[in-house]
Amino acid sequence: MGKGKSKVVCGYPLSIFFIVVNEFCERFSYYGMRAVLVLYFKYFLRWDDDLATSIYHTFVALCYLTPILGAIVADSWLGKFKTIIYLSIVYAVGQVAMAVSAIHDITDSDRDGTPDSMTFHIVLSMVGLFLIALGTGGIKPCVAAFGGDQFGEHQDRQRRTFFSVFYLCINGGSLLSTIITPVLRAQECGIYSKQKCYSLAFGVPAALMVVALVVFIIGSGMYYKAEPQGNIMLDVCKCIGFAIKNRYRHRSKQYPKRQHWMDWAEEKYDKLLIAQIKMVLKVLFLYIPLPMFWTLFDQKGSRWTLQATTMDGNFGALVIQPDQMQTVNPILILTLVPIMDSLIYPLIKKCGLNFTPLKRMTVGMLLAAIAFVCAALVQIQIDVSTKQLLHSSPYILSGQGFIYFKLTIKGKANSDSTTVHNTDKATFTLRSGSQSCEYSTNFGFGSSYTFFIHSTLVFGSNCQDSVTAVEDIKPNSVHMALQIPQYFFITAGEVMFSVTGLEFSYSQAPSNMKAVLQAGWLFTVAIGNFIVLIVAELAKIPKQWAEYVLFASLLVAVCVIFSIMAYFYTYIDPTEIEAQFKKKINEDDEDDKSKPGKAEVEMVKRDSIKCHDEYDKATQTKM
Ligand SMILES: CC(C)C[C@H](NC(=O)CN)C(=O)O
Repeated sequence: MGKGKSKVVCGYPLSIFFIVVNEFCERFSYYGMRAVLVLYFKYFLRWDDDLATSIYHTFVALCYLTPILGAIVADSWLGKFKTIIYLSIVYAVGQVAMAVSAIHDITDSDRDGTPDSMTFHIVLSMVGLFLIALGTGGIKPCVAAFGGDQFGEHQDRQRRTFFSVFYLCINGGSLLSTIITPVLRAQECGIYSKQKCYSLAFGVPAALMVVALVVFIIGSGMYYKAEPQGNIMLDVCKCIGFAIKNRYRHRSKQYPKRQHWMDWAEEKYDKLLIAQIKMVLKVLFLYIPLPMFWTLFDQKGSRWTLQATTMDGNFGALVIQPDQMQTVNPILILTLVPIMDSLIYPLIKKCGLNFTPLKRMTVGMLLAAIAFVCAALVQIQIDVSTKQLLHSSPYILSGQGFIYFKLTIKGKANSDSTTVHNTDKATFTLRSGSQSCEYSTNFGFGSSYTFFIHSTLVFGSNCQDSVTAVEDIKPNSVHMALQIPQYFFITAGEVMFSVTGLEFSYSQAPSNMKAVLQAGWLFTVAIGNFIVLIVAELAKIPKQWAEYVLFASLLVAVCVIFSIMAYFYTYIDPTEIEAQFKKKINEDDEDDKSKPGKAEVEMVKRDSIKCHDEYDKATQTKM
């Protein structure tokens, strides 16, 4: 049985249907908007690459810092349900602000197609992004934990499946939106003049966020809504502070040692709270090495995409753009999660191996390191095969009766006048006054040519013989398909690390701190992103393949540390521990009533021994 008033369908509370649909729409909204954001900065707000990149990363980092805020509000004040509703409204307003900020006609009073007051668009979009970061980050730890709350104590298996399905929905939403919003952006729209339609590319995610909110509200009557339990974060901080102070005060040898430094808070704080803090601290300690995984993982969107720009994206009928390679990740997630859940994990279990969550996460880290070794191998191949500048054509041929122009064939989404975006035959028209002629040639992906037009050119229908094409940079010969192995390994790593970590964070958290631990988990993503910025700034390794190897080595080192920490971790059942504590506290209350006047110091000592026994009993299983 689930915990809410929800019907049970195939062993699952019906209420979780609304939660997973909500997550699907929300992730569609988030990833759809994010997919076109850098291009919006660059081509609509007219920012340079550096500014666009920094603001983009600051926004992403903010999205993973705000979960802490959302978790505090949910756990200590509003509860998860209300927090999700209120912050979803903030989120939807932010998305609408983004869509409005991208309507060029609003300030285009001279109707020339460009906004007249860029300040208006910049301010509105920054406000929009701030609200989105607050909304998406704020609800993130609440939605997963709220979903987990819907399951009863004996529904561990169903809850695990829920977290897998939840992850599938994240990636289903992300896959669809990263395909759709770039297409919407490429459309032309406008009232007075037609421009690239960023407003539509932001408008559809805004609409999906409204749908997410409506779906969540429809399920309202079915949810189990755990009550918030006071300002838990403040209590936690005060309790830890008191334990440290009390320990310091009693540092002399005449005072007997206590089993755990948190036990020094026993004089003032509830034993249940102390036990809960111990549980959280144990998990948070284990989180310390985790950001390194995200450091590698999030380079899909940066380094790997840049690597793809130097590769051949011609898949026959389909020419793949470098940024489109990122869709391989959600595609593989949608394939791998069911395979892992229904085939690989049961098979490992059948072989008698206990593949615990922490072991899965360790393997996930190793797979991510392997992905970076693959990326390094691909990079070496690219370096060997390409980009020898054959010669500098203008230098060699200048002053010999030619005029020339240079042409670069890129794999990018936007063009200047001398950039061609595919590998098809291109035709140029050469004009002089009313005379013209045509020249056609084939191009390779990523190549660069200089065209020399003979001064003896005679205009006619064809000027093929009067133009000489010189290849300055060879076409990219290493195919983008070679990136698939690295995507495969990083995604397999993600399934083992991230899907497992999400469930682990929920299952090991005390009932009143579930959202806090989800936020702690997401905080590791934010730190991972900061590490990318720091390493990229500091290391400045000239060879890209060497940087990949450095990151792989760092992750392997961190992975060894993590596996040692994980070996000493004992799994707990927070519900059982809490129940035992509550029972014991009730018994003690009864005891106190019947034996008044008992020395308080003795009581504290005895209670402490009992509590330790119960805590120890409940923490048996190792890594
Ligand atoms: C980084 C997030 C914790 C995980 C997740 N992303 C993906 O699943 C991408 N494959 C998300 O919640 O967006």
